[in-house]
Amino acid sequence: MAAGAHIIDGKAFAAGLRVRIAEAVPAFRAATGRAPGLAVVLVGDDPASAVYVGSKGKATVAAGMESFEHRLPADATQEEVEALLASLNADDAVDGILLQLPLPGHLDEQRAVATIDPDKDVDGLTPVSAGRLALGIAGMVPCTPYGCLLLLQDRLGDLSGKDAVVVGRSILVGKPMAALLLGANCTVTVAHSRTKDLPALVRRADIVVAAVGRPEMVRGDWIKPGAVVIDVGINRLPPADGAAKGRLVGDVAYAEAAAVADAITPVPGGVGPMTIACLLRNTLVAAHRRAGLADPEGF
Ligand SMILES: Nc1nc2c(c(=O)[nH]1)N[C@@H](CN(C=O)c1ccc(C(=O)N[C@@H](CCC(=O)O)C(=O)O)cc1)CN2
Repeated sequence: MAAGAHIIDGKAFAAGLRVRIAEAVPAFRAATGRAPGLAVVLVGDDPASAVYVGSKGKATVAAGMESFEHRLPADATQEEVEALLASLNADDAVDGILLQLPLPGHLDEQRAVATIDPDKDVDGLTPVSAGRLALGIAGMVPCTPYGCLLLLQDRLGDLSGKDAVVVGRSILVGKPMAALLLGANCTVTVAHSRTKDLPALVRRADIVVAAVGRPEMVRGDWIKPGAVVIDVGINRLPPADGAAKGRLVGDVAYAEAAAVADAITPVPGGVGPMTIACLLRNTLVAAHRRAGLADPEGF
């Protein structure tokens, strides 16, 4: 790796954000007599999802907020999932609702997510939240892309006029990331599996956000010298040499890209930890809005 490339420490940034969120909770408690509440719903027994849900619960409690965890079996029906979400919509102690994804294959994710009250949609995934983001109206912003934006602004300051390429067009990351970068006055291109000459396109970018879910797909010679590279991918490689687990890698060939980039997020320890910190941030914001208070400052 070239000396020069700055490694963006998402873990440290997220830890700092979580401290500031925890410091803001007592003022909310004093104003309302209660703590902000986050409900997380897990359907089925996907091991990675169970770990993420456990981490979210612990982080919520550590921030001084109320955590409500709901688990439904893998064979839960669409109606059961939607009935649980509707009951959380009606629960005044709940400011934020997150439905952990992916859902088991027989369930319709988009229909289930659309059941969530947009004012409690701390994952920013309902059609109303997506519409507000597209229109530039205050609302809830999906956690991972918001975390990427914070890391980019921390590194680059004003993003105005930067050429940004987002590789991937998922509802969870690619599409909202593009909307956020556009909102920050970048010139944004969204690339996907049908994009022609992807390496040439990425080579033009000042900012590259890789969110395709394909291990090390973005190569070092695709990166413009001095670009900032945000790697959203979290891919586990097959175990090597009798190891129990394979290595985690991103969607970017890290060592190659770090040799030319101005700055790059590592995997792990880059974007991943920002997801949970931004979920807490969104819960704090949702709680303030639901209580009729001004948005907390500095988030
Ligand atoms: N409803 C949602 N579902 C999912 C989301 C989401 O934002 N909303 N995102 C992902 C999973 N996710 C949170 O849910 C998540 C993924 C990764 C991390 C993280 O901190 N990763 C670490 C590495 C962890 C490891 O060692 O395996 C890192 O990158 O450093 C946090 C949260 C899908 N589902």
